[in-house]
Amino acid sequence: MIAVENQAVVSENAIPKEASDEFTVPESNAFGQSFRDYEGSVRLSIVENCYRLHHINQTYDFVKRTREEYAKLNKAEMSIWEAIELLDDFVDESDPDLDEPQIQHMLQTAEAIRKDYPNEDWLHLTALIHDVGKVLYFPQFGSLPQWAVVGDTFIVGCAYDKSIVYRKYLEENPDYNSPAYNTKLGVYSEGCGLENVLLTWGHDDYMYLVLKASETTLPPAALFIIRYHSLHPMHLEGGYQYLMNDEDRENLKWSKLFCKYDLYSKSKVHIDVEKVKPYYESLIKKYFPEKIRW
Ligand SMILES: O[C@H]1[C@H](O)[C@@H](O)[C@H](O)[C@@H](O)[C@H]1O
Ligand SMILES: [Fe+2]
Ligand SMILES: [Fe+2]
Repeated sequence: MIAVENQAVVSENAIPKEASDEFTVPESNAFGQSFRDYEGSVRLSIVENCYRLHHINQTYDFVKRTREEYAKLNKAEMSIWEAIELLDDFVDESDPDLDEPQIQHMLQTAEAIRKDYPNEDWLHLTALIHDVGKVLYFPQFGSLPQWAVVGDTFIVGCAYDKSIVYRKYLEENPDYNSPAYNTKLGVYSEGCGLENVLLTWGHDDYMYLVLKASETTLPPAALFIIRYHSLHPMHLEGGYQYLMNDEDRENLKWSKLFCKYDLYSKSKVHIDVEKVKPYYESLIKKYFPEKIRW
């Protein structure tokens, strides 16, 4: 067991096998289409435009500067639930599978994982908060454009993974032709650990920074899930192995497990927020101080 003082205890090797009614991936998404079909989605033009801007603008330099700015955590002081409620008003332009407010997506993910892993309450809370970083879009948090908030992530500062969606638009990113950034290892060294790489800037890494400074008692696996949950070249295609260390390989089991619920629980059927709120508020109370810095 990994036991850090005051920290939730997570079984070391074992992903708990308590799932009695294990979530099966539905055949089609909220629009009756295949999941993650970036060529055929009914949302194609919105999604493609979002990724075009994302890929052109997410340079190593942009990521570094923006991350440094947000690491100051001087935008707001509020509770987790207050931030979640803001997302009642946010639809993600990068998502080919859903056009519902993000509060619904977060609750759908949390309820699906809770059903299969009823005793891992830290996993329920991780699912609930995994996309809260999308508050970056709101004025109080700097009004970032959607291309700097949402979308699958990839690692910057080294060669672009071959499985990145809409990869052709990366040819217009200035880093594409930079010899410092376009080799296999780029600015990194073999096995340096994912903690030491820069990802495209967005809701994942922002929430990770917020969590790290928050004095949360969530386990390290929760922080790993949050930071890498959109790194699908790693989850779905086995990419970036050469940058991982042993700890990353351990944690990857958790983020792969999480990924299934995140990607495939999307539905038009809404969850009654008021009904589930008391449960999630009790988890927030257990794992977080009342107000945290954003
Ligand atoms: O469109 C989605 C969305 O922006 C998610 O929040 C992100 O985690 C996914 O990876 C991405 O595919
Ligand atoms: Fe996300
Ligand atoms: Fe999500």
